[in-house]
Amino acid sequence: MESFGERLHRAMAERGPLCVGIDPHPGLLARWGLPDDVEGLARFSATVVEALGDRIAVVKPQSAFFERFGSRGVAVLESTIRQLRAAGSLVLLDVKRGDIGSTVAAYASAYLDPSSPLYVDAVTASPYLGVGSLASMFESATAHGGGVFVLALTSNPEGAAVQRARGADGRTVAQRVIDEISQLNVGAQPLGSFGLVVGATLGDTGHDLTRVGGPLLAPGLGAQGATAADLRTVFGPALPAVLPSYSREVLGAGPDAGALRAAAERVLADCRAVLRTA
Ligand SMILES: O=c1ccn([C@@H]2O[C@H](COP(=O)(O)O)[C@@H](O)[C@H]2O)c(=O)[nH]1
Repeated sequence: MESFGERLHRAMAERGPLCVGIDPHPGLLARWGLPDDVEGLARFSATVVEALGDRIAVVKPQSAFFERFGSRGVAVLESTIRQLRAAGSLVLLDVKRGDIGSTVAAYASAYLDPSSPLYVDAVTASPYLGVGSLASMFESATAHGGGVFVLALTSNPEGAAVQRARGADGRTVAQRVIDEISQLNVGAQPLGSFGLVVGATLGDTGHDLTRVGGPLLAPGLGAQGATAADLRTVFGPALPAVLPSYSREVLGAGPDAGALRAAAERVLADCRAVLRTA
């Protein structure tokens, strides 16, 4: 079976290094002339799938915006995931799950087991109950060709107080997460299946990302203020592994499918210009 890392590497080569988020904020629904209800959610999501599903390497639905409508919102999420997979995008569900190990096993079944209605190619996970508590997700991902992106250095300013705290060995919490995830990718070629989330907003983080061996998801571009050029400073020699991620910057161009495609092509060109110099 092809691993997630192999599939992602191919998708980025064929479609370009870009992840676009589906984040149906109430303000975006209004801007698109849609009601702030399940119908609006479904039409918003279907429009993004139609515009981008057959051309963007990775699409990242943000689970929170579906969950806020309860079970009917989750049904739209399930259908959106199916549509995206049929269109050929890899689906990264941004759900940031984490818990004690026995509960993480249930999250692994929910998102990384092909028999689940919420099965996706990869998920985001939170390591703050210990990276080891996520073991079931790593095992399930390995068994089924999936991926896990673990939060390391998040794009929001509040993250630093926790992520940059130092332990007895002098390493930051984030560097420990980075080192533990790097271990999971040892020997994986051309790219490991275990990624990290590192915000594009952070400037030079002072962290070593060169030995991760897996993808580096970079949110924070566009609406949060970071530019493609900032990726150079944040990632330095680790740039070739970066998967830039935009949500509102692209979605704001909707609801016209052609305008959404043009916005995605524009940010992809910006990112390519930076990544090709790596
Ligand atoms: O550190 C992180 C981790 C995740 N995110 C998520 O990415 C998108 C960003 O949306 P924009 O509209 O491009 O700002 C959103 O779903 C966040 O929950 C992040 O921003 N930072």
